[in-house]
Amino acid sequence: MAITAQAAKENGLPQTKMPIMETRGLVKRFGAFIANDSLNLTIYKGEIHAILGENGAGKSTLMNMLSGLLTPDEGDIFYDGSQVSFASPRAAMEIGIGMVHQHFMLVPALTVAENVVLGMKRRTPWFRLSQACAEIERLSERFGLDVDPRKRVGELSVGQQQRVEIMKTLYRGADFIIMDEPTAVLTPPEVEDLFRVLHALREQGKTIVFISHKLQEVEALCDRVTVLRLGKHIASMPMRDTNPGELARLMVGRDIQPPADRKPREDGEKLLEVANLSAWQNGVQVIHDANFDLREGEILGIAGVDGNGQRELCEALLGLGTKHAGSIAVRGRMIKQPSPKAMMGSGVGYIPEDRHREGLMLPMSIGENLIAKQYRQAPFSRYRMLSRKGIRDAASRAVQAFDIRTPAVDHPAGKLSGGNQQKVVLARELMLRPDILLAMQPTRGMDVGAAEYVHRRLLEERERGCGILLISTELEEILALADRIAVMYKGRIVDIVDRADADAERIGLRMAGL
Ligand SMILES: Nc1ncnc2c1ncn2[C@@H]1O[C@H](COP(=O)(O)OP(=O)(O)OP(=O)(O)O)[C@@H](O)[C@H]1O
Repeated sequence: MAITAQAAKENGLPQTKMPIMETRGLVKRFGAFIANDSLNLTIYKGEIHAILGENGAGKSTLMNMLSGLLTPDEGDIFYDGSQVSFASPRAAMEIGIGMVHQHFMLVPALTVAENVVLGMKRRTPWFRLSQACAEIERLSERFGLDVDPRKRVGELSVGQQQRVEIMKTLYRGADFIIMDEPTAVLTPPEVEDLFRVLHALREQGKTIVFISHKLQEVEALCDRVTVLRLGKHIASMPMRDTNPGELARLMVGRDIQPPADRKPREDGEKLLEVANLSAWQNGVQVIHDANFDLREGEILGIAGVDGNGQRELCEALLGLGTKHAGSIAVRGRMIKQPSPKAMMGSGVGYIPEDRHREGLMLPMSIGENLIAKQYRQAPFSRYRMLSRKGIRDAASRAVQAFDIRTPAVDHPAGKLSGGNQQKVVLARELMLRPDILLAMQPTRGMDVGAAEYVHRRLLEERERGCGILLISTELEEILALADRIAVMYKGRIVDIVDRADADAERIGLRMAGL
């Protein structure tokens, strides 16, 4: 097919904007389930194009087809004027299409240059790593990536590792780079750095596809936006013609409400008391003398830039692989040897940050994951045998209550979309009706509708009397939900304020260590 400037004209774009990627009637099915339904999409050369949609809307499926990870069941893909089909990601890369995944694919023990060249085929016999280093330095300079080819990847921050992933695509000659929720793992300054890099890439003619749930970021960064819903194409438009509110409506088919005003907290019983808690990991002190308590019916928000000890605090509370000093008491009872089992036995639920690594057993079904913490009890076990019916019924109820988008209730958790996996973790923890809930980044990777739902559920748990430690790097989320706000900086709790006395500026300054 000859791609002309006609499409650009029809879309009100300057004719210099030529389509680089077009899909026609693209379909992807998983069994009877249609994940992408006849998608017609145009992406123009040199633009940053956002793909938005609810969890499970089909964004990753589409991108996996464009980058050669999945083969379409029907429809055509045109790239730079020619019809293409890819047998593998390498085939897509050979014509200039690269993808930066959310979960990095780097080997920490190797250097940046070694990681960049790893897996590339047909290296000439006279290839030297020093040539790769020189080329990486040249690309780094050109696009402002600031990566040192000789550094070991294990020594790099998350933001730097992501830039190594971008480098991998550039080194292989990518002109079209797909980024799957790239900001989900970044701190605010790292997001700014990434945006600078993406602007530099765009200025030099590269095309970026940006998948995100953060509508403010999409507004700040992207030129055009496409919305998918239930596998279908809903709209594509220039960002300047729309706004985050309209995009949220297009994504979920209704208005998004901010959390309702709630009753002020009454001073309930102290559920959790943490005194002089310090923790060490690999001989390094990661928590310094933390003191706080959590009461019945209270949400204590822990604000902070990612990587300031929030994960380590949770791990210390759960006795996960850390040496600690100080005391932890639940309902006045000292926990001498904290462990996940001891804490669970004391009514503590835990929503981990990384559900791939800690949260779920990916090959097992939704139901099996849901009952993982109570499989010995009725109705999930009878006469020491698992009850398939009990497990299936629990899964059906959770799928309905938590709006888990899945083709079937016995679907493996690993095949759910990222946001829906998070809903399974949340359902599992809330089914246990915990007295205390440690919630780490509970809405990370969730669409605006699902995040609204989680916020409502957390507030309902608070009403029930549950004490919630809400750890989030999203200050807006903390300000919307917390009764009191603690700020963590470099492993210390540097401030605790009542929500009524908290303002975003003060907390922002404390988060920056000021
Ligand atoms: N390999 C697979 N087998 C079966 N079903 C799948 C598979 N991959 C995806 N799906 C289903 O296809 C649908 C679309 O998933 P996809 O990952 O594309 O959604 P998404 O829009 O990227 O969601 P999220 O924002 O949560 O990442 C989901 O319902 C998912 O369960």
